[in-house]
Amino acid sequence: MSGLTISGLRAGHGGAPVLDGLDLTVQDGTLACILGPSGCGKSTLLRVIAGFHRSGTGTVAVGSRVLNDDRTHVAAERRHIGYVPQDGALFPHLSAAANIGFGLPRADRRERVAELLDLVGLSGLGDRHPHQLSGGQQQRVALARALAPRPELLLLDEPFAALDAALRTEVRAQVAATLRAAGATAILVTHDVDEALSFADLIAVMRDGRIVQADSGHALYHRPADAQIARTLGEANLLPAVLRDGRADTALGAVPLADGLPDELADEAETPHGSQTVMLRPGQLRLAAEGMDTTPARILDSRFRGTDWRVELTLEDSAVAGPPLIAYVSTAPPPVGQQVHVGVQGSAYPIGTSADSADAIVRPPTMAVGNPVS
Ligand SMILES: Nc1ncnc2c1ncn2[C@@H]1O[C@H](COP(=O)(O)OP(=O)(O)OP(=O)(O)O)[C@@H](O)[C@H]1O
Repeated sequence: MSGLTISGLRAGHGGAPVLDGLDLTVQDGTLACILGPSGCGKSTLLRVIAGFHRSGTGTVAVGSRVLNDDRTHVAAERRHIGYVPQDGALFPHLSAAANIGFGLPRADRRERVAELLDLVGLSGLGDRHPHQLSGGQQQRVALARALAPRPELLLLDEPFAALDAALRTEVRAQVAATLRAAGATAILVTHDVDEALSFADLIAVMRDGRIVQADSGHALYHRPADAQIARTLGEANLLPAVLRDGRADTALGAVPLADGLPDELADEAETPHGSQTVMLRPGQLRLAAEGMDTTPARILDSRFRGTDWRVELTLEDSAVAGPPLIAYVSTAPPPVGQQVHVGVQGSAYPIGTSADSADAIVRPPTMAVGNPVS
């Protein structure tokens, strides 16, 4: 398999632009995921890569082979790219083995089909027709069929969407394991964050026809480039802060800044700088005994979620306005309405100016922004 390089890609439907100067690099052997809301252009991107849809401008290359640029458009059937659509699209009148072997050279067909049935965990079921297989088994046949001609790159367009929740988790894990065993370079399209986090080494977040951040799930979760990406990956407390001397002064007190900030933010950490927004994930807030590093708050709501409680809090300081803070805590919180003290664990990550995140907790201008609350 080979890596994928896309630069400056523009494409649309009729006159309407969908991809707007999109850049993306996926290294050889990487399981990548395109994560974005419905209608943002994920399928259009896959279809351009596969060669089913013509791009306006830009370059698509797999390894050193250019598939699209100003002068080139390699036909879909000559791209050596596998494509697994949402519904699997198996031939209903052919057995699983015949589906997998379809189009393979006769000489090594039998051997290759047996190898792939084994790879996707369906040895012994090759004679069954699609209607005799479960939804998850059908998806694995579709995956085997796409892998059979040894494509350089595999594209998966929401292939688990039709499966129920439990089966989706199981099939997704099996497919990821299969792709890793095959050393595949693959791109999965989804709007499901859990799916992206559990499947991919690289998650590319798509918005307005571009990739706005591409990184590991861990990096995206803890170091999102902006407030929207922060919320895409999960709930986030976004607080105005003054950054100085390696800390963020917030309504919850002084919180150490995360290591490895981008240069522009690292510089600001050395000098007082207003109007920044920092992110604290709900798991970083704890309900503590009153103390030096805690802030009084009141419980607005709490829900047991199986492994933890999700607690909504409002700060007791009436000069601090904004949406509730959210904490995930592992022990039963006090009842709604009771005063508690909130402490912060770990570090704060700056994600831009307050203007980027309108619903952050806002300190009215009369308050001294930046004084640690303790
Ligand atoms: N054949 C088409 N003709 C015209 N417009 C189209 C066509 N296919 C898609 N579009 C439009 O292009 C935009 C991007 O669609 P696309 O299917 O790529 O999005 P998506 O992110 O894959 O969505 P979803 O997650 O719902 O599948 C949408 O506004 C859609 O309405």
